[in-house]
Amino acid sequence: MPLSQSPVPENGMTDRPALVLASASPRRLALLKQIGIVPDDVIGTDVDEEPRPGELPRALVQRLARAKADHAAAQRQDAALVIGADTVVAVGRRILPKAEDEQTARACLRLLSGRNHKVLTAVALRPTSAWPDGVANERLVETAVTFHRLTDSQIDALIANGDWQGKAGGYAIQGAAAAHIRQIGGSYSAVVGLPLFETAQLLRGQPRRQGGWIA
Ligand SMILES: Cc1cn([C@H]2C[C@H](O)[C@@H](COP(=O)(O)OP(=O)(O)OP(=O)(O)O)O2)c(=O)[nH]c1=O
Repeated sequence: MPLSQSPVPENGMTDRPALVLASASPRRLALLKQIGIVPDDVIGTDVDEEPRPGELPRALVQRLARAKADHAAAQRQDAALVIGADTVVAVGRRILPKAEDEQTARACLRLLSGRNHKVLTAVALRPTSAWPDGVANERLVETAVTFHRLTDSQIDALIANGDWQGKAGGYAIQGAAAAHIRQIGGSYSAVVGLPLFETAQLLRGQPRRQGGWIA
């Protein structure tokens, strides 16, 4: 057997729990792939993302990341580790919506123009009940983003290209909006939807079987 190959038990299964991404976001899947992680399964969740009355951005994003992970974990009977994440854009205590129409996206861009804002991304790991050794853990990553002042025609162009669709705060840093972002302080991957360093740290903190998910 080559040295690099892990021994496979007689039943042909490795004893590494399944890794499940609780997200319908193609970006989170692509981000995991960027660091060499391909989940065994992807489960989209239908969690109500509406903030509760008076709920602050940090509390909301953590609650939603946990809810997505818990929701997917409840659907698995096998030993698995579930990753849930959520991203929220906030100006002070104000939580911006996830843009689902042009009007909302335009209002977000007007508000963000010439200002600093925060992008909060929470990632929550939840083992299923069939994997009692797994560790439930989570991280919250805060990134400061500064837009320069946007002209009306710049806003029009950002609306026309459609990058805003389904994005927190109505923009995508990985899209044309990057031409208007003066500075970020924090984690670029967290703004796109999953903080890769912190996610890798959480995976490294799991009990290691068959070498774990990441070096
Ligand atoms: C600010 C910003 C957000 N986003 C994305 C990240 C998230 O996918 C999305 C915010 O919505 P989320 O509710 O966090 O995620 P989602 O609806 O895309 O997927 P799921 O709930 O199934 O996991 O906005 C970008 O892609 N680029 C950006 O610059």
